Amino acid sequence: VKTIEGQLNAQGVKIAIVAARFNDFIVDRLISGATDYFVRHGGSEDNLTLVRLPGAFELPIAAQKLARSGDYDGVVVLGAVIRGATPHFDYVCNECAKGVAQASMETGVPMGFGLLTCDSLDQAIERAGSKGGNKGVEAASALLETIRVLEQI
Ligand SMILES: O=c1[nH]c(NC[C@H](O)[C@H](O)[C@H](O)CO)c([N+](=O)[O-])c(=O)[nH]1
Repeated sequence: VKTIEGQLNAQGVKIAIVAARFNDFIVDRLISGATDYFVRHGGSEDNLTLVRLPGAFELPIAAQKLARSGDYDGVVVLGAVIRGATPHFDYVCNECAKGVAQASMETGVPMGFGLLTCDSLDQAIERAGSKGGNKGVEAASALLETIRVLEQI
């Protein structure tokens, strides 16, 4: 059986991070997590581009344009949507998820989906670097592994 798996080695990998400013108190922790993960797995800060957008709804269009540029091996998408704070929670989350998936498929560029969709600020805090882990780290790790798998196919 031939098995294709990705090594978590970021050397030479060029990624962009698109991150929402909305709930920046949370998103900032996701950015730190993703950046720290990338660098500690051999990535260079020179190969890391950070793009800030107003909110989750704007993330897909930026991810698409970065992917289309051909300058990046992958894109990490970071944001935090908190249900209690917004009446249109489902639309923002669904459109962001659909948009990122579409941008990734259309361009063939892998994207790590690090959008927190929480019912409360407490839940978001738990998943932004406390007892629930860090969604930014998870998204960066998933992206790196996928980049390494795709290059072998
Ligand atoms: O990233 C977020 N954007 C949110 N809304 C803004 C949206 O993403 C767009 O920026 C806005 O609709 C303008 O296009 C949020 N809420 O509405 O609560 C949220 O929790 N998180």
